[in-house]
Order: sequence, then structure tokens, then C-alpha cells
Amino acid sequence: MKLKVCGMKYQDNIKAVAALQPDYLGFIFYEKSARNFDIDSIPNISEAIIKTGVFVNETIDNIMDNISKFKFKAVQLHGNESPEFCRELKEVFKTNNPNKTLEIIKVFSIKNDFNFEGLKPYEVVCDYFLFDTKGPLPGGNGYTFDWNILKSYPSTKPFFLSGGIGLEEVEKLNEFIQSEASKYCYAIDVNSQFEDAPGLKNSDKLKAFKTHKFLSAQDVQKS
Ligand SMILES: O=C(O)c1ccccc1N[C@@H]1O[C@H](COP(=O)(O)O)[C@@H](O)[C@H]1O
Repeated sequence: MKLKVCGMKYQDNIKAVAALQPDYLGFIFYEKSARNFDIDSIPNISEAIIKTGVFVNETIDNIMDNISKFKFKAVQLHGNESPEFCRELKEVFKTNNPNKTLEIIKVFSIKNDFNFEGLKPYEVVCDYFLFDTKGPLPGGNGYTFDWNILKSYPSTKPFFLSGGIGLEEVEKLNEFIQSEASKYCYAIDVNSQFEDAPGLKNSDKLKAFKTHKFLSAQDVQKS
């Protein structure tokens, strides 16, 4: 199971968290967020960590500018981006970077129920889905949704599990990962529950979380 740490903001903190070797590090570009990444540069971190730009209903031009500026290898689309938008973003990226690939992670927010039919048009235009909790904010609401809803997940597209995950969820996560609902769960995404202040992650808490490897039945078979 991969780990994505999202909502990074401070240079020294980015280096400290990168030293823990998460698989993905996320940077949020949303002015209304306390985690908005309004800094000019990201310090040098391991190439193995997939730097991810998080956008909410942003224009393709702005997303592309930030991809070039910060060398993002993935984007997380956290608004109402259409399948056509995802397709166009992939095409524009390919045209400008013929030898590179861009991972597109499309976010869907879940409250009490979810209509999985809505995923279908996105299947061919994005690489991963991310399931977050629906709340008053586009993201970073800080609480979990009922993961049992994912028992009805009809797709084989790998997904990120997100929304309010913290150290308190370790036991629940272990149960989830052993269940059928997690069959296509590719990564766990954490954010506000590992912070001392918005955008400032607590390395000790992350280290403690990382010691739980969250191996699924499939992972165990593979190893
Ligand atoms: O965290 C934010 O402020 C934010 C703002 C706009 C879009 C996304 C945002 N965060 C993303 O929300 C999920 C879940 O966060 P949490 O665990 O509930 O705090 C995560 O992917 C963040 O990237």
C-alpha cells in the first residue's frame, strides 16, 4: 500500500517529511485553503517521491504552469473537473512533454451514499480515483466517510483512500485492508490529521503511521 502525504507548505518540514520516504507528497493550490502553497520553490527531495499538485477547478494553463515550475509528476483534481477536462489536460501535457507521463488522480467526495455510475466516463481519462469525505470544504475536512460504501466499488481502477485519516484510524484501516472493499485500494492519503498547524506536518506521527505497513491480502501474496 502506498502513502501520500498531502498539504505540504514549509521548506524544512517538506525535507523532514520527504526523509520518511512517502510515495507521494502533495502541494495544494487553492487560495482559500490555509495549506495553499504560495511558496516559490520546493526543496530538492528524492526523485522516487511523486510530487503532486492539488487543484480545485483550476485552468489547464495554470495547472501546466505549476507542473513546469515545480516538476509535478501527478495532479490531483479536487473540484468538478469533467472527463473532457482530464482528457484535455493529458493531451496538453503529452504535447508539451512527449517523453514524460503525468498521473491524473480524480477526486470524488462521499457522504452517506455514492453513485458509482458517475465514475464511468473518467475511467479512460485518469489514472487513479481518490475517495474523500464530502464536507463544507472542497478538501481537508478532517473526518472520515463510511468506507463500507466502497464494498460496492464496481471498477478495477486503483484508488486512493482519503478523508480525515489519522493515527486513530489504524485499527479500522487494518480491518478495511483485509476486506473485499479494499481490493483496488492503491494508496492511503493523509493530511490534516498529521498536522501541528495547517500545512505543518508532524513527522513523529507520520513515522508512527508508517510503521503500520497496511499490507493487503494481495500484497502478502505478492511478497
Ligand atoms: O486540505 C485542504 O485545505 C484542501 C483544500 C482544497 C482541496 C483539497 C484539500 N485537501 C485534500 O483533502 C483530502 C483530505 O484531507 P483530510 O485528511 O480530510 O484533511 C486530502 O487529499 C488533501 O489533499
